[in-house]
Amino acid sequence: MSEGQRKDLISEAPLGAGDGLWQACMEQLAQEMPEQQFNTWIKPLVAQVSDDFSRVVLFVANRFKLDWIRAQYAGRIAALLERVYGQPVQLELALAQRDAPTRTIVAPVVTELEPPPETVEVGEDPASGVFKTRLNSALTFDTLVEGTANRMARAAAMHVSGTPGHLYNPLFIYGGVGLGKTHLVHAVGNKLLADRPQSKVLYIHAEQFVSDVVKAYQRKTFDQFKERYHSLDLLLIDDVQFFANKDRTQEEFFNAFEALLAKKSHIVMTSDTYPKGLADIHERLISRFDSGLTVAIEPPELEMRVAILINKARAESAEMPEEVAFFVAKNVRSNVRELEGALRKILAYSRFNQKEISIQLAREALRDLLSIQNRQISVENIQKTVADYYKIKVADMYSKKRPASIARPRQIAMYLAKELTQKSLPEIGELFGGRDHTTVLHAVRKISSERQQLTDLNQQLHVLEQTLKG
Ligand SMILES: Nc1ncnc2c1ncn2[C@@H]1O[C@H](COP(=O)(O)OP(=O)(O)OP(=O)(O)O)[C@@H](O)[C@H]1O
Repeated sequence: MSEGQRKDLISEAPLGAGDGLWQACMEQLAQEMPEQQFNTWIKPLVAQVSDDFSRVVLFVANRFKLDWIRAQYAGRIAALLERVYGQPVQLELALAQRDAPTRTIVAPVVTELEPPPETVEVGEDPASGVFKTRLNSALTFDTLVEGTANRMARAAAMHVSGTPGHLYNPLFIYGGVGLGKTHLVHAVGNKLLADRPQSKVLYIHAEQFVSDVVKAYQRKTFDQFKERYHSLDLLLIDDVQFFANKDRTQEEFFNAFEALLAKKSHIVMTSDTYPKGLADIHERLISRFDSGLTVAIEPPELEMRVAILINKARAESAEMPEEVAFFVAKNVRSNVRELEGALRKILAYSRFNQKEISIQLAREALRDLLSIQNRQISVENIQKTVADYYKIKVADMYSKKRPASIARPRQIAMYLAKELTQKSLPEIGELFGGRDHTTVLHAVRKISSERQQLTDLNQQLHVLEQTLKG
């Protein structure tokens, strides 16, 4: 935020202006964090900002969440508040109780990352004995806009949710990032549960499955593990490309797969590529993945992007005029997640400045994004800038050398190439000395996840991004 905007915030909107400060932070965090993390941890926070903006209290639903947010996000939020406001801001976390909230002063310490308890237990909730589905009830067929890009996948998913265990088993959905695969599998689970509440449905990310296998192995609890997974009516498993090179996991998944199919339970899987394109996964699994129905989700076409924007704005109780939606949809083409990011920026900008949504406002709100497109940052430019910054040779960007002092800047350059250009993963791989797209994908995921945890890296990436954007 510019100095001018900060002053506007303070002078023009004394009542509730603190909302603007928090809103601006949220918007920034939404851009920087994986969406699921943002939705789980940041979005539900309620902020109370003191009149002079020197203190911000964030109210958190329970003690567990409070501890987790303090450990993982508080330092980052405090730094961001300070950056947005331009002066130090004291951040406090408090339990959201109606009477006398328990307040704790936040020490901005980032501790070693361990999975929050919420994502550790699978299946049964030990406290209540209730079966946990891990479904996000907001991700339904109703909220999933249909278009040419997802018509077939959506129809197949609908069919499965209506009559599971019959046709299209397993259903294998693949496509690029942010195209709605996760949304679609949750929709299948939610619909089945709405129709047949007794069904045992589980949504799980492949990485979580891996960690469940590891835990069962360490604790010698394979019987329980099997009992849980093999008793499901519907298993929804996201991003199975993460099984690559995990032999033990692949074996256990194979067993679960066979057991579930034998009892006519349904399996729906997602991946970033079609089964035969999966690297380092056993052939017998790949052939099984492909034995039901395999469908792709493509990037959304213009009309679909427009519809998504209008729908999502409405869900946020905002009206986005069609001409504005067209303007945004024409400029943000890659995937739905980016479309959502653009929408969030526009809504925040409109609320923050108390202005109606118009093309002019969208242009201002998306200034950075549009200027990136106009300036057409090239992969070559990224490679040169990153090589200069880390003091390595540009040629090392294409070389096969592997020492960390070279491999890491190369991964950072790949990440920036994905973030700042419209190039596809294979195209980027080609420009980095003919590397495979999975190598690029690995680099992008690695850097993007480490960026959430390592302040230094985040800082370096900011500098590089600013340099490249000019
Ligand atoms: N057709 C659609 N209609 C409405 N919202 C959509 C649609 N497609 C995707 N979205 C939304 O876009 C966001 C990204 O989608 P989702 O997380 O399902 O993508 P994904 O394909 O699983 O991506 P990744 O591989 O990165 O996990 C979600 O908020 C989702 O609700």
